[in-house]
Amino acid sequence: MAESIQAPMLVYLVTGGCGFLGEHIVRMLLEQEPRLRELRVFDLHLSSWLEELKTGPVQVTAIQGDVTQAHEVAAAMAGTHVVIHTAGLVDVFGRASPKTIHEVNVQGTQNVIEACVQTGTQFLVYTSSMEVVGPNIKGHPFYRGNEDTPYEIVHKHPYPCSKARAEQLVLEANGRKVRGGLPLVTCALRPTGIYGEGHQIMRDFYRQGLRLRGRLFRAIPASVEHGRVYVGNVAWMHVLVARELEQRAGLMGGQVYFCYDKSPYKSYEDFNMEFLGPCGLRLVGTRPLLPYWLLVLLATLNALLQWLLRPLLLYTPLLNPYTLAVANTTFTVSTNKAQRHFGYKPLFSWEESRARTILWVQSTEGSGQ
Ligand SMILES: NC(=O)C1=CN([C@@H]2O[C@H](COP(=O)(O)OP(=O)(O)OC[C@H]3O[C@@H](n4cnc5c(N)ncnc54)[C@H](O)[C@@H]3O)[C@@H](O)[C@H]2O)C=CC1
Ligand SMILES: C[C@@H](CO)CCC[C@@H](C)[C@H]1CC[C@H]2[C@@H]3[C@H](O)CC4=CC(=O)CC[C@]4(C)[C@H]3CC[C@]12C
Repeated sequence: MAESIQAPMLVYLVTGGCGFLGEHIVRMLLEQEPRLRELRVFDLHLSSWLEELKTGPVQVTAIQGDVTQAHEVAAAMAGTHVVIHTAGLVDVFGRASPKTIHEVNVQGTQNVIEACVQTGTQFLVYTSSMEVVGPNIKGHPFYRGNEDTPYEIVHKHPYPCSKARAEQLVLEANGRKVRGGLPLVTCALRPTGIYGEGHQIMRDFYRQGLRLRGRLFRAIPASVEHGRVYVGNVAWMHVLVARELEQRAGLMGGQVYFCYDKSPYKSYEDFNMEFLGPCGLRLVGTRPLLPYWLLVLLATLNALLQWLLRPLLLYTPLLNPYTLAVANTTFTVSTNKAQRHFGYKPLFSWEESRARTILWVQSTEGSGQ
């Protein structure tokens, strides 16, 4: 993408552009990509906030579509230079069937790749996940690991299985010839647990705390560390990768990058308290209030109930054997690969990320957001 002093000329497409992360990517592109002529936002469900973006200098085109439908993806992608593929089914609670998760995350990604080839879109940035690596079901800690740290990857759950397969497809597609004969350049970003404005699980914990008269109860030992990353920095890394892929295709093509920033390493619950604390909640207990074996029993009971009730209703509690294992296993990333390869530095400091998230949590109170 040669630097241009003339009219902006690039056409980008963001799949899943109305989701939690997708919205931040869309807004970040409009702020930080001066060469943008048109931004296509492709999502199964279009959001009303898209309307307000249509009055700016960049043409914003909302496309209601389904990544599992190859023809819809190809039609939306015709004439685009870059696709940021963020659409996905994020489900570790049993809300969707394994088949649906596979269709959206794996078949959907295959459709995006084939559409690149068919339409001549040369640059593909894929939102993968740390879950592609772990935590594994054996509970092995991944402590301050980087992209090259050896780790026993063992997947059973449909979500990480689907993200791992989709990431593999994206990386294998690097170098394929697209329409016009140029090689496809692909790259995958692996965020750790994302937080920030729009994070639904954070909002749910907040509401639960309000219901429990300002209290949440510790279930996970404070010593279990989780890597978390602010959504604005994840969006920024996507924008930067998309911008640099052409100039650094040889270095970045076919690569994976953990998505990181300077958010502190803490347990899942202690990290959430960084935001929920200033909103008036308190975490009760310096140690877990229930013994671990009891949590395992409750999680197993939840899984059993989910299975038994499935013909009648969807029972999808937060606690299940998988979420308990993830929450209870240290998984932290320490790397500078993105900085070395394409000059990534977090755009938002920890203080700013924290302040923005607190403001958002406060604004959700009683707002029905
Ligand atoms: N939330 C997190 O902590 C993390 C998320 N990720 C990945 O980031 C991506 C975005 O996740 P979130 O923003 O958290 O989820 P989200 O559920 O808020 O956003 C996903 C978007 O994809 C859209 N979508 C789902 N199925 C679709 C389909 N068949 N066709 C078209 N659009 C479809 C949804 O409507 C939604 O707008 C996902 O690929 C996820 O795997 C990776 C690491 C961590
Ligand atoms: C035991 C409960 C007591 O309070 C806490 C349960 C918390 C869990 C619901 C979350 C703990 C870790 C989260 C996951 C992690 O951040 C990694 C993820 C990456 C993704 O790509 C998708 C989301 C998730 C799997 C995330 C989901 C929620 C947790 C399991």
